[in-house]
This record gives sequence, C-alpha cells and structure tokens, in this order.
Amino acid sequence: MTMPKMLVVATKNPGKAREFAKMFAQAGMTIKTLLDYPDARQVNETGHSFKENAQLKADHFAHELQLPVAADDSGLMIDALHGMPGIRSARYAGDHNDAANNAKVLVEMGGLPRDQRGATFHSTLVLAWPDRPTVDLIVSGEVRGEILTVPQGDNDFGYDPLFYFPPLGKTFAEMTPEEKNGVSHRGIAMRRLEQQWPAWWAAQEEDQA
Ligand SMILES: O=c1nc[nH]c2c1ncn2[C@H]1C[C@H](O)[C@@H](COP(=O)(O)OP(=O)(O)OP(=O)(O)O)O1
Ligand SMILES: [Mg+2]
Repeated sequence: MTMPKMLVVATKNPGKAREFAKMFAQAGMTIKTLLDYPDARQVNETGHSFKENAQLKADHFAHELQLPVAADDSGLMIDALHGMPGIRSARYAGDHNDAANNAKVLVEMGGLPRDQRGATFHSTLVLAWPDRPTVDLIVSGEVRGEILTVPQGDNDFGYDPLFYFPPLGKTFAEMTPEEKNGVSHRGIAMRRLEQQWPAWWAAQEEDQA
C-alpha cells in the first residue's frame, strides 16, 4: 500500500495547522491547509455535532480540491455550562475571536469553585476521498481538564490559556508542542487515525484502480 507524502488538512485555523504539520511530519508526511488554497469555495458549518461538521468540511473540500482531505471539528465542552460552547466554540462570542471567546467563558462561569470547573476538549477527525462521502474514515479524541479563572501561558491558540491539565500541572498554553500533542484531544484522535488510515487508504486506491 502506498501512503501519500502529502495530505491536505481542511482547516483555516493556524493553531490547528501548526499542530497537524508537526504530527504528520512525524508520520513522514507534509501537509497543505486551506491557507494554501485561498480560492477554494468555503462551506458553512451547519452540522449538529462535531462529527457532522468534520464530515461536512472533509467531503466539501475533497470535492472542491479533488484530493483526499482530512478535516478536524473540535471544541470545548464545559460541565457547568451544560456542554457549551461545544460545536459553537469558534463563534461563541463572535466569529473566531479567541480573546472574546475566552472572556465570555470566564463571565459565564462567574466565580464557580474549582470542583465545578471541569471541562472536556473534543476533536473529531474525518478523512475523505473525493466524491466518495460514504467511505469517510472517522476517529475522535477527548481530554479532561479544568477551566482557570485567569488565562495562563503564551500559546495563542483558542481556549488553550484557560484549559488546565492537572496531570502535568499546566495549561495547554504553557506546554511545548510535543507535550500538548502527547495528551491533547487532537493528539489522541491523530494516533487513532494513524492506526486506521493505511488500510483505509489502500482500500480507496484499490477502488479507484
Ligand atoms: O487544541 C485546542 N486548543 C485551543 N482551542 C481549541 C483547540 N481545539 C479546538 N479549539 C477551539 C478553537 C475554536 O474556537 C474551536 C474549534 O472550531 P472549529 O470549527 O473546529 O475550527 P476553526 O473554525 O477554528 O477552524 P476550521 O473549521 O477551519 O478547521 O475550538
Ligand atoms: Mg470552523
């Protein structure tokens, strides 16, 4: 079976792009992202679950680019907010404004004590072959943590400065890329994808031949 040296990850988020570049490099692959295809037609994330949105993005961009594509839909589910912002994480307080989103989380959680600040980061990854939406490969990963009352750390990706991971005693924004990939929702999903994609890929290529 022949795995490609290059894969398109259908994301416009530079934080995700950075993490995927590193993780795929370890698997011997380089990636392109939507930042490399500025003219690609966009898609609205109208799904009702991480899985639906990841599938929507993967299928749309596989068709649009006529290439195999991986997509990630992810977000933060806060216990005390009944799972919000969840699939609305990117647009919780305004479109893709990380600072405003973080500020809104802090306001909504008010002065809740530490034992009521639990949260889950979720990532669903979908690998899609152009125009064959029924054979998507789907994996997911989750990690538990606590929402701090004050942001901590320099990594500027999304909710990372608020997400404290007790086993390492720091927030995702205070971790090295290796540390974060080692424990994160996206890292877990990625390792599940790595186990499954060679067989999946071979089956798609066989189908095409
Ligand atoms: O590891 C993470 N560390 C911090 N924040 C994170 C993480 N993972 C997801 N998040 C946040 C970012 C965004 O507010 C939302 C994802 O929304 P989501 O639609 O999947 O991504 P996006 O719109 O930023 O980029 P795109 O859809 O082009 O991949 O959750
Ligand atoms: Mg999005």
